[in-house]
Amino acid sequence: MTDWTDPDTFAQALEHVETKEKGNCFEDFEEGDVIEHDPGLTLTQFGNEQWMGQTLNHDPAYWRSDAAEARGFEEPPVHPDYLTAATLGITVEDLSEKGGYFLGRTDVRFPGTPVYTGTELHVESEVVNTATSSSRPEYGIVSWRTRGKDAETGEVLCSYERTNMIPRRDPVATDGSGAAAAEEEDDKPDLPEVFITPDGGYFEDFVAALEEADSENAAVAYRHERGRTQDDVTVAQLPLSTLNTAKQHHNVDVMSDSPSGDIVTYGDVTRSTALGHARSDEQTWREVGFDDESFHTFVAVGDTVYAFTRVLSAEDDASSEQAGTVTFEHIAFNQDDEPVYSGTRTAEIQKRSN
Ligand SMILES: CC(C)(COP(=O)(O)OP(=O)(O)OC[C@H]1O[C@@H](n2cnc3c(N)ncnc32)[C@H](O)[C@@H]1OP(=O)(O)O)[C@@H](O)C(=O)NCCC(=O)NCCSC(=O)C[C@](C)(O)C(=O)O
Repeated sequence: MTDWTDPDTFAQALEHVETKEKGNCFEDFEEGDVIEHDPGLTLTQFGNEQWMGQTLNHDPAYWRSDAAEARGFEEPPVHPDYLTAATLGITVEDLSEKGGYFLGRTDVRFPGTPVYTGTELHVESEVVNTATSSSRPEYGIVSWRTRGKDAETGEVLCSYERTNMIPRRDPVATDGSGAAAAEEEDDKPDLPEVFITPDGGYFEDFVAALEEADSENAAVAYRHERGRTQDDVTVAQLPLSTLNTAKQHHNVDVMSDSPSGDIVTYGDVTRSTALGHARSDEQTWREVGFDDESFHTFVAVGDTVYAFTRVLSAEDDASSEQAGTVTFEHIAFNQDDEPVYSGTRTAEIQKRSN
């Protein structure tokens, strides 16, 4: 009788059987397709606190009831970064489990916030664009508009547009124009002479720093001291806790043969960690939204995520008189000073007068 567990026999069996595949290839997506994602998630206090704790998002309003009340919340709410990561995590099985790199995201908004723990999330996505990659024949580029809804009321809690590289079933010929165009780019740096750091983290501090920068060849730009070295918890555990099944984060065997050679940090962990560093140096009131987010290179176990902030504008038009609106560009970078993430963020920042 054949012993299927004999190593030689088993190796032959593995060679002959088909693999029941997971996920979709580029060819499976057509513009206009709407995908209802089957996985759902209850946004629990444990999930929320685990995400915030590990990414250094320690704003007391998300941890303590008295601090939450002082900020106009009924109780400590679900953090917008966890809500965003959970909304995206649920979509991975259908959209990007095949192994595409998360390139970027824009128009991240929270129409239904604040959201409280116990809310069940139901997520759907629409294919908004499919494109050939001119530099990588084995991939296409797909963008989806995703909406995370309260499963009970249907209210949209988080929405965004995300873009990934997605493996093709059949590679196509490319003209290489992307790489050629990149080489032609004039990349001479054009940095200002003076870099100004706000005196504090209140709205008035950002206004004052921008006024100072306006009078000379200067920018309001500074780095944050904290760093967070990536470990098994941030790389594998946090994405799995959002039901993100991308092999990039938990299958060392497959990833050893990929460009990174190793499992990599979920893009939402990288950006949330950098944002946590930035928020620790400001008095956040509410998160408004995120745009033009890009992931420039991989972050892996052992890499350390730091943050750099540029203040772009400050307007006295927030939803509450106790705050003003500030727009930032945040850049996450690693121990070799390489940018790994960048994006703009609009947030309401508390006024000192309160
Ligand atoms: C992917 C790598 C290797 C390509 O690096 P490269 O130097 O070869 O390429 P590039 O020139 O920067 O870009 C390649 C192509 O992508 C396009 N592109 C680039 N950015 C955008 C964007 N925002 N929107 C639209 N298109 C974009 C770009 O225009 C270009 O098009 P082309 O082939 O036609 O010339 C490199 O950029 C890299 O390593 N990036 C980091 C990726 C990463 O680590 N992402 C986060 C972790 S993966 C993840 O979280 C997974 C997730 C969430 O679980 C899940 O989706 O399932």
